[in-house]
Amino acid sequence: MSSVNEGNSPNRARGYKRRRDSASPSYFDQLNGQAGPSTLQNGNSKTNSIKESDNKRHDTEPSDAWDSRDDDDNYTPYVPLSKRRANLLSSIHQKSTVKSVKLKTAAEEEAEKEAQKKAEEEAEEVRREKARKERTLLQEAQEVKKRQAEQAALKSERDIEAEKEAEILAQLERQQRKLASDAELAKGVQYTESLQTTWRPPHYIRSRLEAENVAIREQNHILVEGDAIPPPITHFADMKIPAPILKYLKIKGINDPTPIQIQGIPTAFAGRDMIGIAFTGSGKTLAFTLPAVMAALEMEARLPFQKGEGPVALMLCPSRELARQTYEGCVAICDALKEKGEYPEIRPMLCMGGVSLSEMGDVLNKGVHLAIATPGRLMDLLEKRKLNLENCKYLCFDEADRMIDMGFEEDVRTIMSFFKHQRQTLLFSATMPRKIQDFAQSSLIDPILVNVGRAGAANLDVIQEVEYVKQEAKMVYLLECLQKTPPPVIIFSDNKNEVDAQEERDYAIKSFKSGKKDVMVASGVGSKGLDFNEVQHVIIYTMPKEIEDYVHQIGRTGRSGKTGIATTFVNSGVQEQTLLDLKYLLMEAKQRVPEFLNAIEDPMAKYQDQGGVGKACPICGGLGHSVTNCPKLAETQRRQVAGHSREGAGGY
Ligand SMILES: Nc1ncnc2c1ncn2[C@@H]1O[C@H](COP(=O)(O)OP(=O)(O)OP(=O)(O)O)[C@@H](O)[C@H]1O
Repeated sequence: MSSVNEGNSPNRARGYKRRRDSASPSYFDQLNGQAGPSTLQNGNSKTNSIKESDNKRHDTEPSDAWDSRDDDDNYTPYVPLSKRRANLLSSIHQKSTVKSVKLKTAAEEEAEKEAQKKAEEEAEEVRREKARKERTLLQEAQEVKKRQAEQAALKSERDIEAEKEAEILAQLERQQRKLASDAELAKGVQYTESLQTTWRPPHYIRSRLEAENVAIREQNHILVEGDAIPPPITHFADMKIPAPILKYLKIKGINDPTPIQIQGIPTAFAGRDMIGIAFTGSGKTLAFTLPAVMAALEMEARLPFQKGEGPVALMLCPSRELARQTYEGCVAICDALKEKGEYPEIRPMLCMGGVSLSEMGDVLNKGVHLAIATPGRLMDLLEKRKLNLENCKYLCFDEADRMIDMGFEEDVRTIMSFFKHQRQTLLFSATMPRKIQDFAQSSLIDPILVNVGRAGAANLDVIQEVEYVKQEAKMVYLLECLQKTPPPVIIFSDNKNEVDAQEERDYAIKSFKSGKKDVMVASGVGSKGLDFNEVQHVIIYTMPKEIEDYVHQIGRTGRSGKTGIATTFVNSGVQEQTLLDLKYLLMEAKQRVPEFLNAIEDPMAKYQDQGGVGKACPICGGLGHSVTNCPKLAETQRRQVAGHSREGAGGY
């Protein structure tokens, strides 16, 4: 191409013609012939035609007439001498090369072919390697993309789940109103400070450094939340409890306070609102009955109670059996107190269905200090003005989650409306889920949360054994199971035909408590909070749907620091959801997880490392599901729809 341009330059063209005139024709013709194909890229034919016209022009026209005939057809490009020489040399060299190639031996040719083949193969390999690398990179990129897409999907799935949970919780929040009387709510009465009491910890405990208090709590696995938390006290003698009560505790084998008592009793003595959570059989009852007795004692010492007055303290229980048991505990303490006549008489009263007014009459005539009640009967007495809460300043909910659970709230609020003054409110349970804690906290005044172990966790003193037993084999296996330990044994079954009728319950419980009977068959409903003497073995014949119920049922053994066994029968009739809750509960308590439970896959496990599951359900405390598929919530809603919200609460 460059030589065509050179040829288009008039001066060069002119110079070329002049040189041609003077140069040897044979030599230049030769040069020109070589230069054509290598410089004009239009091909040989064009090169040839240029050569022909060039010759013609050279013969017929004067050298100075070139300008007027400078058309493309006749134009011959100029090739510089140096190039023409080089072209000539190259041509000569090519010819000699051809000669030498011809001289090569067949062997050499073979070797050359071989080398060429090898080179081609190597090139092919390089090409393949490159392709492989490119493919791998491509695949990698695709995998990364896929992973990202999966994560994004997972995230959005989790977000959707979280949104659903938030919506359900918000809805529940809207349904719940504060634990305050309607009058207080209507007047907007809000107490801002805790009740003041005269109780103070001994000086040497008050002068402890806060770091020492923290260390004591840590040693006893006590978690606390709240402001100005009273110090933990590790000896009953340091709690300023009257000597007759200390003596009584010793006789009962109660020498040192349990963790919930170490922190709970000083908190209650100090007049603070409180939520107490500790595992089954850990002594929660004493943590709230002792302060109730002390509050009554203080009031009575100031001004003795008369007919129609009282109670100072009200303890609400979700079942008759539990109310009776709590009442008996209070009676024992009060009896111990009055024994030597050093302290005034403190009178407890049991208010529940099945106890007649005439039975209560004696206490009512003298003035009541402590009322231990089920909500239904208490409302009845309050409405009939047989009892009033004008002087009541201590309110405790035992198994509080059950009491505040949806459906029971209205009764509680009705009872609250009979209070005339601020009171100290305490809530206790082994299984109080987060939702109830939050609700309660919002209703209490500057509350303190005392937590020993996770709410809803099983008592670690219970050895939990879970067996797969087909429905038809249950009875035979039950008889075998009864041989596992000496009595007493409790068998839990939810089937109403398998347990004693309601009217026989009192008798059954009394006979079992007194040791007259070795085995008691109970429904899950009445189990909460009941304290029987050293039950060796709990057999759960029918696995309850709600894991909270399971925790309470196995909790009838392994109490007060003793070890017990719980054997649970499960089979394909048990919902997978419940089995998952059970699996996680066993894992948490470091119990053996049977293979069939291990094999159950958790659809929520993918969220586990992201904090989705592993957290307890805020409605029931179960570890194997979220709010969106909480069996307790489903059951509560079913009951609400059916209008049977009170069903199953033995106390109503
Ligand atoms: N400090 C103590 N030392 C030894 N035994 C105790 C102590 N306090 C209470 N107990 C006994 O422990 C048993 C269980 O106590 P309690 O019934 O109060 O447990 P709980 O925590 O209320 O259990 P649940 O959650 O099942 O209702 C009772 O027999 C009680 O007398």
